[in-house]
Amino acid sequence: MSMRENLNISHYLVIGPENTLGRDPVAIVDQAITAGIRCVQIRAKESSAQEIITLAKGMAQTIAQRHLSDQVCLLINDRLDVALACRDLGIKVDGVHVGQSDVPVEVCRHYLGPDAVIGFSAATKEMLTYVQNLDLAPIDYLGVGPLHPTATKADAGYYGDDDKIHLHSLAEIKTLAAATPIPIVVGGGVTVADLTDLVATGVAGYFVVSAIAGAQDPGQASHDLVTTWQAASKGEDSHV
Ligand SMILES: Cc1ncc(COP(=O)(O)OP(=O)(O)O)c(N)n1
Ligand SMILES: Cc1ncsc1CCOP(=O)(O)O
Ligand SMILES: [Mg+2]
Repeated sequence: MSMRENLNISHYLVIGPENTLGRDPVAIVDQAITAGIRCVQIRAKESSAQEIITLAKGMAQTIAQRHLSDQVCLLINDRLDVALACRDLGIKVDGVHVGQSDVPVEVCRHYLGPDAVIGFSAATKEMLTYVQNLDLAPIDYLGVGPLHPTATKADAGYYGDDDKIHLHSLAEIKTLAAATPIPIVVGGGVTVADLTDLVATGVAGYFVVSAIAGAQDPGQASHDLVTTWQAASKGEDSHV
């Protein structure tokens, strides 16, 4: 079964060297996947293509050493070229996450092929209208945020039409999840304290940078996120 068919985005870590307080991102990924994180996106905005390839190689090796290559999805943020280079070099990268101003999703699908995982996020206040008019065929999941203001992505929620940061409310996320046929992950300042509310919106998962990469103990932080989400999901099922 391909990673696309087996995709689990419930527990999703976004990580780059700028987020780890000087620690090795590969070591943090190792702790996170051991604790149950099942999707990892390399978002290294200050790194060269070569540096991203080296990170991907280290993370793919760690995932393989843990015998999780069929279960943990490894994605590259923004850089279709780097994802393709990784594949050419024999590094198991499963796909890309792109935004509205990045390489179009149809182009990513064309070059990466039918088995690749492609995530998309849109920078808009009107997510529902945007998604209702979007061709979802090339996309496997939607990244939605920010839920809270976040220093990790200073422009998240800033759309330039006024001076405000626009957050996505839980009510809006719930409406979006009900109206969207593909899974949604929510991020932006997300911590363990948000997970019960997020499960109740019906989204497929959460994504975090700081809550794991900036934690004193990334393994413990990952464990707390994973178990809290799982417990809340069980509670939600028993209400049905
Ligand atoms: C899972 C996930 N969701 C949203 C984003 C944001 O992507 P984008 O809008 O392209 O912004 P940058 O991350 O490139 O700054 C994401 N990376 N991951
Ligand atoms: C990549 C991204 N897209 C929307 S918010 C965000 C960053 C989330 O980082 P953090 O979990 O540290 O707030
Ligand atoms: Mg982007």
